[in-house]
Amino acid sequence: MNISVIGTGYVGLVTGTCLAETGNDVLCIDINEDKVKQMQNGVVPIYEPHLDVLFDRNIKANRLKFSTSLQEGVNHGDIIFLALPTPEDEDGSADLSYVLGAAKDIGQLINDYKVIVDKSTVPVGTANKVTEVISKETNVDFDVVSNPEFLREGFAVDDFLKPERIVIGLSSERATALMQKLYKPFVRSGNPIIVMDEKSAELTKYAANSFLATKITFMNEIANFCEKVGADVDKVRRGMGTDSRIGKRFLFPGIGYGGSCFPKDVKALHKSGKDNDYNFQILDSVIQINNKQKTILLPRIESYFNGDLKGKTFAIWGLAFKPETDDIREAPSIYIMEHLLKKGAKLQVFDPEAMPNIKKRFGNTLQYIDNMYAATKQADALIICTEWSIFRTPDFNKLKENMNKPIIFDGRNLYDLEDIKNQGFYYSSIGRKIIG
Ligand SMILES: NC(=O)C1=CN([C@@H]2O[C@H](COP(=O)(O)OP(=O)(O)OC[C@H]3O[C@@H](n4cnc5c(N)ncnc54)[C@H](O)[C@@H]3O)[C@@H](O)[C@H]2O)C=CC1
Ligand SMILES: O=C(O)[C@H]1O[C@H](OP(=O)(O)OP(=O)(O)OC[C@H]2O[C@@H](n3ccc(=O)[nH]c3=O)[C@H](O)[C@@H]2O)[C@H](O)[C@@H](O)[C@@H]1O
Repeated sequence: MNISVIGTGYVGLVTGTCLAETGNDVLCIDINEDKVKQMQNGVVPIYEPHLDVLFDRNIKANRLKFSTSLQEGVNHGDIIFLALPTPEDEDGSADLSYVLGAAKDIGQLINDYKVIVDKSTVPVGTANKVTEVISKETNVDFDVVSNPEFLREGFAVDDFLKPERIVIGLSSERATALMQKLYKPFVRSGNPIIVMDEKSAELTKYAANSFLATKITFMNEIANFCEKVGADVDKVRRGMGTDSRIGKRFLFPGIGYGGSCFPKDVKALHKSGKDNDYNFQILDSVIQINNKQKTILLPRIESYFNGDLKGKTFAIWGLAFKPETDDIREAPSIYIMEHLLKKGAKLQVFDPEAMPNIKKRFGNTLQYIDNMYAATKQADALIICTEWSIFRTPDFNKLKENMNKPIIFDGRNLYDLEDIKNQGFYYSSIGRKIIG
């Protein structure tokens, strides 16, 4: 099939590449000329594991192409995916200007039947809005489909190729047949394509993300309570997670959820509630607790250094909002670093992939070090913000040699308490007793 994807970010580029991988002829459109040039030159503009292999293969097979021209995109695709940003607006709602703007432009450009697919995360009722906007511009027949995406950054290719489910919201038989045909290769394992109405599909996405954010937040509260009563959250987590009704995943406490989606999606669902005369009390709490959790290490660090951080040197390991991505949107590291800089601290930072993005935001206020050990030289403490695998089994002797004092504030509970005690570190983590 001929497919167009409008917007080539984490979702659009993965969608386009994976759809090319199953034999479709895909044209990806982006407004960003530099990005399109990069892709036309065979360069993947984001860090996403395993994407490069598929990207190369499908470009070489002539199944994956790039352009800045929306007209070309509209001419090319029988199905046109909108994988555009839906960032948080000032009032917490999802900003639909990208999606509705593209819909209007598409309405002016179509001249035969198209299926327009909302892949972006959009509030209930958006498929109707997209339909209205396009209808104002054209008399040509078209259908709008809501097809939310559930991929995770860092695992995006695998999640797209082997989805646990595909959700499709639509009301047209013609579009249903096309969407079923497109996704058939991805559900060979027996995982379902769940077909429903547009509004239910739109809400499914927000419900899933908000539920996961709530699950994490609940564990963060349990962790905070563990510290008050001397329990160990790792043990509690294992004890709870083995109940299959609860499940082992997404129970890891830490310095809050970040990323381009959970924070904005929880707020957008909360705002949708308000707009529809419904008060999502649980989401109100989740938002507030998570805001606090992002900076939960700061009072501990300040108190350890008697409130005086001026001139202190901190090594920061992990800047991305989670491992295996270069994405720093709403990363807890940002909040921690901004505060420490304000207090006059010097920061030596390291991340395997996210340093260029952090540099765009922080400029020369940070010392960017391209080696995790070098970042700890003469540091008064090490602060861990992201659980990259390479941080899990460091050479503790090297750390002790490098650092002024062996002190670790760990926002991701990477180390075993007994091990770290034997190594002679002062160690403060989340929901466990302080060592040292
Ligand atoms: N990042 C993720 O893991 C996931 C994101 N989503 C949702 O998917 C949507 C897209 O998210 P991301 O891919 O992360 O966004 P992104 O910010 O990484 O990429 C968006 C792309 O759209 C391009 N763009 C903006 N305006 C355009 C226009 N008028 N025409 C053509 N291109 C345009 C930008 O240049 C950029 O390349 C959002 O609604 C997000 O909530 C859903 C599931 C997972
Ligand atoms: O809509 C989206 O954009 C995507 O949002 C999340 O994916 P992602 O943001 O890539 O990353 P996650 O692995 O879900 O992690 C999100 C945040 O929660 C935190 N987290 C996750 C799990 C956990 O147990 N504890 C925890 O603190 C992570 O550190 C990270 O900051 C969802 O998992 C995807 O299904 C969804 O498609």
